[in-house]
Amino acid sequence: MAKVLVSDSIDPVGVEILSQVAQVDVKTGLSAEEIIQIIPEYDALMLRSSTRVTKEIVEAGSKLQIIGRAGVGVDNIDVPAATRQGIIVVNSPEGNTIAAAEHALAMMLSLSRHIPDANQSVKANKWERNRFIGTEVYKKNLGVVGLGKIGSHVAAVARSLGMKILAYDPFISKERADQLGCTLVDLELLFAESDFITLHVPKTAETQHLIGRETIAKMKPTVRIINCSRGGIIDELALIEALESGRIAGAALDVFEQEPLGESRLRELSNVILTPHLGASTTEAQVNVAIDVAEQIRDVLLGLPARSAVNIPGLTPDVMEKLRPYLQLAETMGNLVSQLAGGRCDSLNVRLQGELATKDSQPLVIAAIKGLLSQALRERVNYVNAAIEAKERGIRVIETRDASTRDYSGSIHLEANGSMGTHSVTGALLSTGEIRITDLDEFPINVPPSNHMLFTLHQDMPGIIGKIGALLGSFNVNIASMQVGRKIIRGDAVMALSLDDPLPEGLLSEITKVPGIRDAYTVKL
Ligand SMILES: NC(=O)c1ccc[n+]([C@@H]2O[C@H](COP(=O)([O-])OP(=O)(O)OC[C@H]3O[C@@H](n4cnc5c(N)ncnc54)[C@H](O)[C@@H]3O)[C@@H](O)[C@H]2O)c1
Ligand SMILES: O=C(O)CC[C@@H](O)C(=O)O
Repeated sequence: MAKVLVSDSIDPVGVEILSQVAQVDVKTGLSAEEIIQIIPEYDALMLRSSTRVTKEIVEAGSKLQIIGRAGVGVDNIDVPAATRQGIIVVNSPEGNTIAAAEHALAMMLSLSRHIPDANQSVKANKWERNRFIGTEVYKKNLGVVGLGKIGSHVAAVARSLGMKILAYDPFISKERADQLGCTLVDLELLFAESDFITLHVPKTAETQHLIGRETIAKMKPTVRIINCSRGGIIDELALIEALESGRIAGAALDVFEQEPLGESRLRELSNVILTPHLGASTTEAQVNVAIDVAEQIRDVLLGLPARSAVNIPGLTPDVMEKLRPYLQLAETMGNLVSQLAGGRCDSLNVRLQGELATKDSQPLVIAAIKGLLSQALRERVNYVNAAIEAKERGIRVIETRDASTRDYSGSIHLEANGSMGTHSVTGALLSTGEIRITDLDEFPINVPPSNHMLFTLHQDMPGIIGKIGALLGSFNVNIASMQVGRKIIRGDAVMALSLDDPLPEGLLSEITKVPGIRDAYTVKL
């Protein structure tokens, strides 16, 4: 039975789902060293934001197939290391959107009305009505940095509070911003005009210290900043200085450069509200993300695709549904052409034809590469690492698309150059979904792939088929089907044979000695 390690606390519903297919060990609070010790025995790892999945942990996870992040941000996982190891990384892109957006809004309102301090004051038996004069958010400018899932929900609710939304997001169109009732502006204007600024961007090289000394200098002295996205997007030292000097009015932070927050002057400031990374901490969100991620882990352990993999290019559920029958075709053709070309390929041309000549069909290129590398890497190559492995092996992959159709509505043509020269194959699907090899080295054929295959390039002349049949018979090899393809009578031709048995040693060289045979190849599919 598969084994799953759950290294942060997740909703029990997630454990229930995983238990349908695996032994589940919930072990929270482990150090990196402790995880490295035990991870080799696990097929899957599920976590939230407390576990840091380092390169060392990934590399120690020799059986790991999938790492599931019960939440959005995967910045606590070394995704490139996982990709290299062929480990799928999945997340829950939407499970905690509402929770995080509501937390940001709660932070904004708490800041504007001094709720945390007022609460403490009353609990300390005081009645300080004059000390806690607030500001209204009505008719104020809210600067939303990052108009994705969370940012858009914050914007929608804030609009209903009567706020004007200034949004900055270089990847969002003006039409989308208009739809959301937001004014798309540049960062300079957002910083200069906003009364509240809320951050909803991922942590990237571009967003690291997006708010720092220089940018704070451009803001209103009355501005209040809210960060419920990621620590490090605000330069904490610069923020502390601005809050201490009164350069800005306040800040509310749910995320920090170091988590848990260590020694910090932030704790001493009265114009700051701090929460311990609670954005996703609602009952509803925790159920959502646990179900979302546990289901994906369960599916992958059952050999099914994951719906929110962050490191498998283009394999969204819709695309997957459409391409599913062709993925096996592309992989089989890749495997076939690599064996014909003799392995050690330095180039692979992938031509997607007919209805496959669309942008969405990119996963078929990955499937073809996976097939091409499968002889060399066996189960080590998968949809996650195929492209990287090809690049590292110096295989040049060229994709072309040709929308014209011939006999089949969609077909895949591959040409590879390897130690045995350049060879090409074309494959298509029958309406029943069965695979057909329809072309070999530009010769038309029509054969199903089978476990043991023999291909010859020979001169089209009387008796040659009989000689090959007799030779195979003398070695007790049974022929399941046979086809010859040629372009002109008595010119060059190819023969494709499906065999019930593998070719015994020495037989291939006997075949190549038959007069008229120019070349012969055995293939195992
Ligand atoms: N505090 C929490 O507990 C909590 C919970 C959930 C999500 N988060 C974090 O909130 C953030 C937003 O999550 P989401 O689900 O809305 O993500 P999302 O991907 O839907 O939206 C992010 C948006 O940021 C934009 N963006 C990227 N780079 C940008 C840049 N340099 N400048 C401006 N915009 C940029 C993107 O175009 C996108 O629209 C993430 O960092 C996520 O990890 C935190
Ligand atoms: O697991 C959590 O509580 C935090 C999740 C949040 O930061 C996320 O990125 O989804």
